[in-house]
Amino acid sequence: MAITLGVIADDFTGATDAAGFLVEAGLRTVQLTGPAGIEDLPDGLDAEAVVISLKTRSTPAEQAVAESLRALDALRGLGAERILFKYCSTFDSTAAGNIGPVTDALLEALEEDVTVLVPALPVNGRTVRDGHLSVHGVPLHESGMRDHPVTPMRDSSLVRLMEAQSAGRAAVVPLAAVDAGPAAVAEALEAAREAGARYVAVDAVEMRHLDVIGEAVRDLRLVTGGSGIGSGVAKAVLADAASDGGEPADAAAPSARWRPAAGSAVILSGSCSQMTNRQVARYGETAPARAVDVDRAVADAAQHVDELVEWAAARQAEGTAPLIYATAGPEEVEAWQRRHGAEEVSAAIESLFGRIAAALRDRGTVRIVAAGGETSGAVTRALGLAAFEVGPTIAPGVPWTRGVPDGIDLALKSGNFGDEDFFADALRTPDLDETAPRG
Ligand SMILES: Nc1ncnc2c1ncn2[C@@H]1O[C@H](COP(=O)(O)OP(=O)(O)OP(=O)(O)O)[C@@H](O)[C@H]1O
Ligand SMILES: O=C(O)[C@@H](O)C(=O)CO
Repeated sequence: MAITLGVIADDFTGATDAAGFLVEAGLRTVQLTGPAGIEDLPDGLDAEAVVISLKTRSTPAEQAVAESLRALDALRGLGAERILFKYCSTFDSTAAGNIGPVTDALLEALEEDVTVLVPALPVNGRTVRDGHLSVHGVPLHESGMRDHPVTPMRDSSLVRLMEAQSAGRAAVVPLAAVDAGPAAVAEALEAAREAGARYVAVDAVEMRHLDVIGEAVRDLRLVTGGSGIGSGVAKAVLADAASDGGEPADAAAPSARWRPAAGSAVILSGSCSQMTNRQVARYGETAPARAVDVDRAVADAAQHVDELVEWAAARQAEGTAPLIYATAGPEEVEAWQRRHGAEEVSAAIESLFGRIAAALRDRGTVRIVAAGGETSGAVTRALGLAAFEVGPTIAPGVPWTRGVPDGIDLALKSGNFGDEDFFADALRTPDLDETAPRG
């Protein structure tokens, strides 16, 4: 298997988000839960892009760098010529910031001296204008990200955020250049590089801007940003392949080839984003929903897991898809963090969800919807899945994925993605596959 594009994603929902956009653009894509997953790939699995999910968004810079470099080695081992470092469309990482250090390490390893910063994902309301990131028109530092339990964001300027956490200087390519087309962007990038910039934030307020940027950065071996620029890069890669006489984009992309399995399902929600709070409230109006007891998740996890698993299995036996959630509003989250310590409470809840997922899988659950990047990372790792195929999209940035060769189906939802009815929509996927592998 020789791939063209390698993606290093700093969390699991971010990885499926990126993989979904690559598939939609037409690239055959496989997602791995870490660099070691490569060893477990079945023979003959064909892919043009490989996305490696890490869980480094909230880890210290040193660890994020080491893991990202390991992922880079694995991707280069598969032949990847182009690398996308995928971080969140809200540009969040640790308080000290690890996007800068990881970008610096990747630039050095790839012997490059400049890259772009393109977090924009307009289809989900993330836009960048004059180098400032907004979420649905609200500056990042005034959006729900201000109160994120793990990675709160208190600035919206990509230049300030990046310079504070990296070794070099940052610059901006404004919207006017993007509107003028790929050649203008490439020219502005080169001018910024000559003026000493190492990271260039490129404005984008519509999805079509990401296609322009994708074309403009053809010669960069390293691109950084959200899933939207992944789509732009994928389209440019395919256009290059076509002009070299390669095959056109795969018309029967994986999203058209398989459907999620029919059978028992569960929703596990550890995201505390504003949207997830609304989704949890909405789903609970018509379906069984049970809150995690956070004190017990910290102090009495084994027994609490057993209780929650019994409860969920009983609801599944009644023919419903239960929701188990730790999702809470900012004041409640803050209160739990004061009581138990922020890292302790996050780790306890993540571990609880991982154990619940594994136990329910063992009892026949075939579909899991997980909300939250950290939560999804914990669930995926607890299930011991090394690789996924990417399937049909439920909402922008959230595809179904299936463990390969015959694993469980997972929908890993980024905190703020999907609309209020997302959970019901995910489970109602109109034509579930009655013959698909079970668990
Ligand atoms: N009630 C709670 N109190 C404190 N922390 C919580 C609570 N519920 C969940 N958490 C923790 O908050 C974190 C939420 O992060 P997660 O990445 O899962 O969601 P998110 O940030 O909304 O999603 P994304 O990263 O995809 O945007 C997790 O570490 C989770 O364990
Ligand atoms: O880019 C995004 O917003 C998402 O893919 C994500 O990374 C949230 O965890």
